[in-house]
Amino acid sequence: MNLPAAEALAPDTPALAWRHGFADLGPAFYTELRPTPLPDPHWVGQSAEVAGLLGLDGRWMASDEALQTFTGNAPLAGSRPLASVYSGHQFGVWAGQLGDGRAILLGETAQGQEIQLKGCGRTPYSRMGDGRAVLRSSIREFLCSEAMHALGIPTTRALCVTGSPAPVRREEIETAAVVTRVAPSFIRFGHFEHFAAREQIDELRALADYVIDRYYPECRATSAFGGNAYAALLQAVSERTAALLAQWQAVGFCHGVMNTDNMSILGLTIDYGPFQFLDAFVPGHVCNHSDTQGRYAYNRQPNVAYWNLFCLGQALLPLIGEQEVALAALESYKSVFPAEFMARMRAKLGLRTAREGDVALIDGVLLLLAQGRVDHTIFWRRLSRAVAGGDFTPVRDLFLDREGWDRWLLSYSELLAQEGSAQAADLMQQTNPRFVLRNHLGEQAIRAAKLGDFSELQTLQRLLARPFDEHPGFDAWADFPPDWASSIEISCSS
Ligand SMILES: Nc1ncnc2c1ncn2[C@@H]1O[C@H](COP(=O)(O)OP(=O)(O)OP(=O)(O)O)[C@@H](O)[C@H]1O
Ligand SMILES: [Mg+2]
Repeated sequence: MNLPAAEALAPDTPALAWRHGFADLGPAFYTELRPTPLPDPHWVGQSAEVAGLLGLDGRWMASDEALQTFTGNAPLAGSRPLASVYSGHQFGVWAGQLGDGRAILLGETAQGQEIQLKGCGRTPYSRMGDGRAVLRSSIREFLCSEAMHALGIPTTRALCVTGSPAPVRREEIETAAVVTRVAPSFIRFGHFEHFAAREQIDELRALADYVIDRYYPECRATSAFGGNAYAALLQAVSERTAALLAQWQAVGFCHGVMNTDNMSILGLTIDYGPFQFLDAFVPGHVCNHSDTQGRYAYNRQPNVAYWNLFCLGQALLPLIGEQEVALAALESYKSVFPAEFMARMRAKLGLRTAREGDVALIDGVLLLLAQGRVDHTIFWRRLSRAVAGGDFTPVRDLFLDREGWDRWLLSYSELLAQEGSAQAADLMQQTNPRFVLRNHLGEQAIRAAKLGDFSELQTLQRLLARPFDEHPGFDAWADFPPDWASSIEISCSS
């Protein structure tokens, strides 16, 4: 039998069609450079869905060429790698110039998706850093990006993670990894702050015009703010950010490092570092071990986002002109965030109709959860099941203040009767996830992956891709965190 030549079996190198919108802004915005290779790469994880989004063939994604490409060891044909410059406020303090210190943008596909490698070596913006990311943090970023997408929360996506035995020094010696991220744009508030701080007004305007024309074209046509497109941009970003924060708060997501350089101009969740999904509902919870002041505590996130938008407003001021106009553009955050938050919380309760007593009802249940340090995800899921089946005992069991719970349930039951429990339960099952990426679940996948076993990572990936499904047989992944979970320390070290 004649076997085909090996070349005939080799999958084709993808002929991605590129456009280079960001690169076309010109060299003031970035430095062109190549990723620094890593030795002996291996696959850690891949998202078939993101590969499909990019039009990358599954066979090619299994090839050594793809492995080398997404480790930064081989160029992707037609790409134009670059690291962008930005600045920002970190922990409330102006940090000056930052930039992609370990991320390199390969370019933008014709469908409008930028592809970026994170952890692929030093750039002119690395400062004291080594340009690398460790396996641990890369797995967390990969899993969480895709988990957030499946939850319906705007986010950067992740195509894959590759690992290498190359040592990387953090608190201890770890190994290197590269995450391939995908998003329509990786532009941050900090990009605008950079050019504003340097009084490079032409570049500031070019950047704002680019963002408006590409991502917010409706801002050109607006009659609001006397037709001021830059004010309209600020308002649109404020509203998207408000909607994003409402989703974070409703699902119990703590970002951990809400610096202005980690705020996406598209209102996406970006930079999965010391993030955490709440276990117990502790409003003041601080997930980042390095955040000693608690600046980015869970319950402070909505205010921090507004503070960050204020920084963006200040950066856009030379384009907007009048300070009052910039302040007016920021105003809608104050109404959009509560409205979006209420809408999300109503959906968590299965209520489709807004009513006057909603705020008291929602505040009431959140207070009970906080007083009892009740597990956030389990509470909402048990409540969904109770509404579907009529037995509220498993929910009641979560509380110490049973009388308080009974009182609250009484007023909630009246609304349920009005809306119809079956209909409410349907909405709740699609709103309250059974599976979120809790710290200890990520940790288990990381520990196994460090030993070369990626099965736990794949299991998690599968569960988190459909977080609202029951997944019979996987109860342990939806259970309370084990005692050791509280000893996991997640810091900025990544
Ligand atoms: N190991 C590193 N080497 C070089 N630069 C780094 C390193 N870690 C962080 N930086 C840079 O420090 C700044 C702040 O880091 P931060 O942790 O917010 O971002 P990040 O996790 O590297 O990346 P991103 O925001 O792109 O997800 C950024 O400019 C980042 O590129
Ligand atoms: Mg960052």
